[in-house]
Amino acid sequence: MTELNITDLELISENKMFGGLQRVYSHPSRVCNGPMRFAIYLPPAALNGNKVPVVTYLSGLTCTEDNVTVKAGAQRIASELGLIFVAPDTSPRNQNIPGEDDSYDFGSAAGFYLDATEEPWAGSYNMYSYITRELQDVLSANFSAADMNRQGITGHSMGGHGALTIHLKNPDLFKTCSAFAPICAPMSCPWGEKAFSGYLGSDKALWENYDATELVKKSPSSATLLVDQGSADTFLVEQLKPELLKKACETSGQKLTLRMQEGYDHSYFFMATFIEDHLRHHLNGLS
Ligand SMILES: N[C@@H](CCC(=O)N[C@@H](CS)C(=O)NCC(=O)O)C(=O)O
Repeated sequence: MTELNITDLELISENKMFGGLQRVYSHPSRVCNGPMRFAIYLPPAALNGNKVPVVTYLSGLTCTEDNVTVKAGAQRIASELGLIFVAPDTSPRNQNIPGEDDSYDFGSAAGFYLDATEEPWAGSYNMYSYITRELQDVLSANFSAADMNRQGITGHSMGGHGALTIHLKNPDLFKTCSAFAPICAPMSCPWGEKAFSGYLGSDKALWENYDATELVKKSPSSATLLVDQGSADTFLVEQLKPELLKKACETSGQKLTLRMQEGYDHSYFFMATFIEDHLRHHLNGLS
């Protein structure tokens, strides 16, 4: 039997864009039990022999690596600033788990950036380990231009929750953090309650380990978190709850720039509007 090599990449697509290259790859994943895809934009600086910072963008419910790649317009800014922009898929796929494709907010495309402890999810729904370990190995083995000591993390909605929690638990790996309309307190909203009880079971101590508001209270980072939230986002009140994150940051001394953006909704028109600010925030923190 041939050994599974997680760093073996298959190129799915390549397109020149703003002088750089937009690529999509697939590779075998051990922690997600099957092939995983990610998109990566290599700016001109990365193609000219320089080492450049890396920003990873975690997408939200229903997304693949494709949504942000085609809708947010990140590449124009990443090209100008000299940033590698990585966009992984949002969950394992095709695990043959009963019900995995039945709802938009659990299972496929809803991995919630945690390591599941409950069966039948535990063998594959390990997006936390995927982002913090396997994808790291894949990037450092294949992209010599990626400066793995200068990495930031951002994301949207479920991916904003992923970015905040992964940064707070790994501040030396992902030194900068921002989020668009993040699920700020998943223990206290329907999306989070459904995902955490399904993937983690009933032990709320385990849940706290993946809740940005709880993590900020216990272990604030020295970075300034940049969070943008649209005031016309239909998920704001029931699911996102930035006021809980804000209060926890005030209590613990976590630096937070929370910007309520008047009239913006939950869609990629919102990310496209503010992605430049976020990428500049990361570059500033990583320079
Ligand atoms: N389908 C869900 C909402 C899903 C949703 O808004 N997904 C966001 C992330 S949480 C997204 O980015 N969708 C993909 C897109 O807009 O390209 C609903 O209608 O309630």
